Amino acid sequence: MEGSTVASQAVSPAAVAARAVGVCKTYGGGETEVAALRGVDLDITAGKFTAIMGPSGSGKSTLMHCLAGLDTVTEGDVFIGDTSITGMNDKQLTTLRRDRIGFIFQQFNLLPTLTAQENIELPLAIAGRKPEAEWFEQVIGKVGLRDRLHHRPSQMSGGQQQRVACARALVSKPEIVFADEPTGNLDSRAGADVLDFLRTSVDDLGQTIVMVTHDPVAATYADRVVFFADGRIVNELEKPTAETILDTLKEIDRPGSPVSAARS
Ligand SMILES: Nc1ncnc2c1ncn2[C@@H]1O[C@H](COP(=O)(O)OP(=O)(O)OP(=O)(O)O)[C@@H](O)[C@H]1O
Repeated sequence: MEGSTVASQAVSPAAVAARAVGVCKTYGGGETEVAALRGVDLDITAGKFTAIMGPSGSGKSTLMHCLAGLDTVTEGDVFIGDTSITGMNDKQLTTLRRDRIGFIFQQFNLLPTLTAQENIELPLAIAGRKPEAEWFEQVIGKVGLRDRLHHRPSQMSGGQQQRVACARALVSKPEIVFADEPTGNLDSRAGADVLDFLRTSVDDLGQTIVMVTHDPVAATYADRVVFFADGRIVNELEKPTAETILDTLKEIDRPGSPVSAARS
């Protein structure tokens, strides 16, 4: 019954690592109220690299913070895997973030007095755990840091520091990694090294990455780009190229386009 196996594989839905269902997020109240997200439905496929793009203030970081349990939603539901995190209290969210999610920020956020290896192991050490030796070796090998493990951040370039931060995010084998402008502070070459590593972590290590970026070149490393404008998803691309990304961004900015009409 080989044929039916193939057929059932073809129709089985891909696993969802994170999901937003009808998510609205409002900051403030009264005259200062800001609707940062206005009804966002999004599935993040497991084992894929998803980029989130859009103009400044369109809600990219707010969505990422809501998906990652760093902020709460005003309306709707957020899931990590099959777990609804919407009603979780602070303690539950802290445990969820520690055990199931990896974070990479624009600022590398390394502790200056610790070596690269100590920085990488710190989140696990705080949780009273040790890295799995084989996984640690794989991550260190892929990120190209083997000869830097005993250096402190001040002895490393910005690109190397960000790669330490990437290894720190991955060392706990998280279900999903959220990266907020991970190449925003790097020159293009160091940025490419970080993006190569993120791509490799998906292709070779089976990780799931969600990355917010303003950089169309960075977004070409993703399998899929989701575009935001004014708190809504207005477009998306599979297998993006720099050209299709730039065209889509231009369309979002074009006055009178269907997309910009949807924004008003
Ligand atoms: N803590 C907050 N309090 C009040 N308003 C906020 C807060 N965080 C975000 N906002 C507002 O929500 C909207 C969406 O912001 P968000 O940071 O998600 O956008 P973004 O697309 O990530 O922008 P950028 O690309 O500039 O980082 C903006 O109007 C912003 O001013």
